Amino acid sequence: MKVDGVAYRSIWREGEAASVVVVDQTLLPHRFETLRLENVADAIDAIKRMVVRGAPLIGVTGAYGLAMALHDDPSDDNLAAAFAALNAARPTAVNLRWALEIVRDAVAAVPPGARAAAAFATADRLHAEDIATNGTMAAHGARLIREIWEANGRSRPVNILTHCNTGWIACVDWGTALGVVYHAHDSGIPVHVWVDETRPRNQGASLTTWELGSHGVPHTLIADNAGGHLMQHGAVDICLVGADRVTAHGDACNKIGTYLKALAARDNNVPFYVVMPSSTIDWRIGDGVKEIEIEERASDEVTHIAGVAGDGTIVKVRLTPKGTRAANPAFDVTPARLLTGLVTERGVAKASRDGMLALFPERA
Ligand SMILES: CSC[C@@H](O)[C@@H](O)C(=O)COP(=O)(O)O
Repeated sequence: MKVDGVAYRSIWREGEAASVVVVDQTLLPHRFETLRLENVADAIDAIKRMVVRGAPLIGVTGAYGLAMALHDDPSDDNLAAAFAALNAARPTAVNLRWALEIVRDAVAAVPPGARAAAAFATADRLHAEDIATNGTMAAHGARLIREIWEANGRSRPVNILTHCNTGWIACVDWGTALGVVYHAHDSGIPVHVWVDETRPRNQGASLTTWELGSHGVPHTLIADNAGGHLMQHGAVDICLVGADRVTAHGDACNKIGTYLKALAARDNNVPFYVVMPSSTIDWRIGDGVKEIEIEERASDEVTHIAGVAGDGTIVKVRLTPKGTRAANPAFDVTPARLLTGLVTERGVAKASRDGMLALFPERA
């Protein structure tokens, strides 16, 4: 996607370099800067500090991180150590493990001297596939938006509510739920997006507004607690969110607060879709509430808030009395029964084991 007229991806490799460049998301929307990740330690740090974030992007960054580790030391021991360290950087998005396993499997039988090249080639493939997958998924999801527009006699924009940031900077390009929005908007369907601020880190307020504004998509920022009220008053036609892990039964783990939106949507008969590539499906588990590890992040993400001061510097200020204890579970699980469907690169599935297997029969 474009930033000030220049086409960017959230992560890229320059030629055959043994490093990658990423957009530093900790500075957005106040400053657009890129950062070079030179080795596996840089990749781990970028994932942990959320310089890069969003399930698909974490996966691709992990893949390049493993390639950089093998560039420095291609031994079996280092492969295992780097895999474990990268995999532990953030525990909830399964795309990380998915991508690491693909790179590990691709190099396992390769002699040490050729491992780095094989790993980078595999990471490059995952990078390219992410872009293609998101484009296909967006087209499937945009059909849902078109149906609503047609059902309303094309009389008004389709109002979409979204949570967190699921756009091109959360993936390599396009995005998941926001990819659907871009596709609908670019194909001439009038849309308006209600953007949840997404406390505590405010990915909606900082990142989604920045993305939508840059692309010219009409949107309005709302406090996280406003969604239920808007749904009660008919101001939301559809909810579109992403996911960090979807179980084989269709439970969806996503940014904290997603579950409450799904409850409100159900109470108000608003369709609620999760948009995610198949790399986000964890086929090994069924019950998301019981089985998905929810990342607990630092409490100062809740007690403090970051913003830009009058002089342009990015500052972090405390909201609470000194010493206030805060809990910070970063994700929650929305049970499959609350989801209208799952939008994937193979089409729209019912959020159930049978529904998912109908699209992915090879998993039966
Ligand atoms: C890319 S869309 C799916 C999710 O990764 C997204 O909704 C989300 O929860 C991101 O969380 P984050 O903690 O910002 O990495």
